[in-house]
Amino acid sequence: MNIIIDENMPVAECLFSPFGHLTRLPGRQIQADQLAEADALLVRSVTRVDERLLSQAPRLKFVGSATIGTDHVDQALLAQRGIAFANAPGCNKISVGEYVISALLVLAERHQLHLAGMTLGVIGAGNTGTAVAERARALGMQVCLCDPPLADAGDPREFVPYEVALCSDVVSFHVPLTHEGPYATWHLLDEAALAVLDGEQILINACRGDVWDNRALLARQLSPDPLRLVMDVWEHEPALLTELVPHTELATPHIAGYSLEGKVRGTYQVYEAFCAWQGLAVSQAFTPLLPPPAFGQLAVQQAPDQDLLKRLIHLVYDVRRDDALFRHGFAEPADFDRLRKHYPERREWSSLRLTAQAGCEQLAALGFTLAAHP
Ligand SMILES: NC(=O)C1=CN([C@@H]2O[C@H](COP(=O)(O)OP(=O)(O)OC[C@H]3O[C@@H](n4cnc5c(N)ncnc54)[C@H](O)[C@@H]3O)[C@@H](O)[C@H]2O)C=CC1
Ligand SMILES: O=C(O)C(=O)[C@H](O)COP(=O)(O)O
Repeated sequence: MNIIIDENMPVAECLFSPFGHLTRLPGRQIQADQLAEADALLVRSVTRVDERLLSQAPRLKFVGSATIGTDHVDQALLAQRGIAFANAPGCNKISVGEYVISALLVLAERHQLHLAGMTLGVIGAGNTGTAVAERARALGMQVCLCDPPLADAGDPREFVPYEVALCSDVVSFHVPLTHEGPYATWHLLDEAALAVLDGEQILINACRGDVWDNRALLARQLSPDPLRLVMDVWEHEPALLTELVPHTELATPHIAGYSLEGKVRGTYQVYEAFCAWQGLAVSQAFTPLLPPPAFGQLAVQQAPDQDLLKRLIHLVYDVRRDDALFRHGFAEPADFDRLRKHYPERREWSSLRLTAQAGCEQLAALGFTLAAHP
């Protein structure tokens, strides 16, 4: 079997080499003629799997994407051609949750905000939105969820309309990019939505760049009442509207989901789907694929306040590292992909083992690994 794989999929050799011959290619540059002999194609979000790419792929029978998002894949076309498809739902939801909380702690410090009691509107209450909501609640934030598709489908959680969620102190977007239908998300944050926001509000986009109208946003940022923006994703990546970057509080190159665990989980979920498609049992375990965490064990002596939480969280991952790398390293579109390809290793909070006494349950709710105090 010939398998074409995006070169940025960790642990792919180990998981897929038993199935056949692997060819690793830069995802954004995979060409139709390179699929002439391919039986399976494993991609990430930067490969558009469409009519053009599949025009010379007579043998292709399986496409996997090691991502949550699927807007880069023409799934109707795959179904029509009898090509199986699998993505990796939820694979990097923890990573996105941790990115958003790190960003909130940075902005809280910068603007002297106390997160407990502040309101957070989560737009899209699926895997990543829920991961953000759970962590924000553990910090004492008042969370409201906006998800019309789930509300209409009878999800028992309480939901608010978009207009209500937009009034929150922090509004964080976690929707898929869709262009059609009653719930289309393209330019969900447009000029009209921007007009109701005030300059004290924090807006976070860690889903897809095109969900925000970046030109309208730039106009707002150049006005006397700019917003506090955290942007991980951008319209037209990697050729983004560079003028916007200096008008953000935090700017990163689409790495919210790039914890090592999140990326390895993405490959692993595609491997599981591939095994199922082949009618084979999964023979490799997930945990041994991860290196041991570089952290020792820490003892927490008291119920943590916001400052101690920030220090613990930023011991493992501080979004300012990625913001600095982006601001200094991004000048042209090729830099966007270079920064992503050479992303420094980042672990999830669970990799920091804490011993804590009673009263520190909040640490477990945030996702740290807790052992009882000796
Ligand atoms: N920046 C990054 O590195 C990452 C970005 N993403 C992006 O985030 C998106 C969301 O991820 P998940 O939460 O895991 O997906 P999910 O499918 O679990 O949840 C998405 C939720 O959005 C809701 N939704 C759809 N249209 C909506 C609308 N108009 N208004 C409000 N809610 C709406 C859906 O009902 C669903 O509950 C992905 O599709 C992907 O594009 C995902 C992972 C990492
Ligand atoms: O999972 C998703 O959806 C994402 O946005 C990925 O984290 C993006 O990573 P790449 O596939 O672009 O490497």
